[in-house]
Amino acid sequence: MSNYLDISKISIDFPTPEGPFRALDELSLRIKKGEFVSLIGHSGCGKSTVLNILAGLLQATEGGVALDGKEVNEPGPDRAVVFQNHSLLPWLTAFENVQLAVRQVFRDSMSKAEMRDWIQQNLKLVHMEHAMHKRPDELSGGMKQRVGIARALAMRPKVLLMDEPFGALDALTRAHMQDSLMEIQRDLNNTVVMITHDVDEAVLLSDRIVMMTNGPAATIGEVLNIDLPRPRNRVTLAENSDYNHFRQQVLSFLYEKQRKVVEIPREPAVDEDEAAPARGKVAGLVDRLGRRA
Ligand SMILES: Nc1ncnc2c1ncn2[C@@H]1O[C@H](COP(=O)(O)OP(=O)(O)OP(=O)(O)O)[C@@H](O)[C@H]1O
Repeated sequence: MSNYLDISKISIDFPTPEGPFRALDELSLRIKKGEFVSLIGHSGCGKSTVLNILAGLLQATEGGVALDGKEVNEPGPDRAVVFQNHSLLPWLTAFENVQLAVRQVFRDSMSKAEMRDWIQQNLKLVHMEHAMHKRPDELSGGMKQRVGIARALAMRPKVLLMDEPFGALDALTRAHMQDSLMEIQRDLNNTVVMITHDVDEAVLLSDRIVMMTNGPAATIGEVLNIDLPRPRNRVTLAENSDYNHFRQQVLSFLYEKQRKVVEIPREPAVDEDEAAPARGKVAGLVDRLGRRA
């Protein structure tokens, strides 16, 4: 496997009224074709910024990105993005939503009949062929997200970029979607970069977990190779000592090495002594949640 997606020393400064804000600092990562990489890190560390640079929606201030030897400067169909909130057009059916993307990419290379077959094939891949003529408001959250994934896959992108794709789903639907994604990944061998806040999800799905330091000037803290055999089964993995070791390493990075102190906004009118217990309580809660995760 050769390097496919090359992220080379990217830094980004956002303009703010107080001057430039350096969100990312010299972040480098090489991803191989067919690799599944998760980005994990505390809220606000810069995960979406990295993904937006890969998508070509944002430009790095310094450094750059190359995909299959070609510099990434703007959005393109070789990089499909799946967001948390399945951005389907509400007035179009599931079929028509996928069709829109397919037309954009294959207008000149597929006949109408080929396009129809291709759309159906991709909806079938995410187990949505039975509901392909329904509109988004007739679909559940998980079904909408399946259509979003079918739409992205149907573009046959070189890289699938996923920004917390299952973050808005209930735990059971989320587990089904993770299993579907592993199945698709096994069949298609996509190159995937996925943002997640879920440690179990990251370990279950990834070949590598990239753990980011807290911002500002965030970068990569550690990279964990998840060399668990595939296909992976969540039930048997729960008892697997390697799985638990990987999980532990991510938790330790997030809640010990990069432990985030959550500040409580100060109310100037409140007496210092009155505010102190409340601040202590929330800080303790955040700490406990962190240790329990
Ligand atoms: N357009 C912008 N202008 C100024 N600052 C920005 C802009 N976009 C992002 N930032 C800042 O850059 C940092 C990284 O933001 P980003 O959204 O990438 O974080 P994240 O890790 O994806 O967060 P979350 O997990 O909460 O989605 C944050 O401090 C954010 O406030």
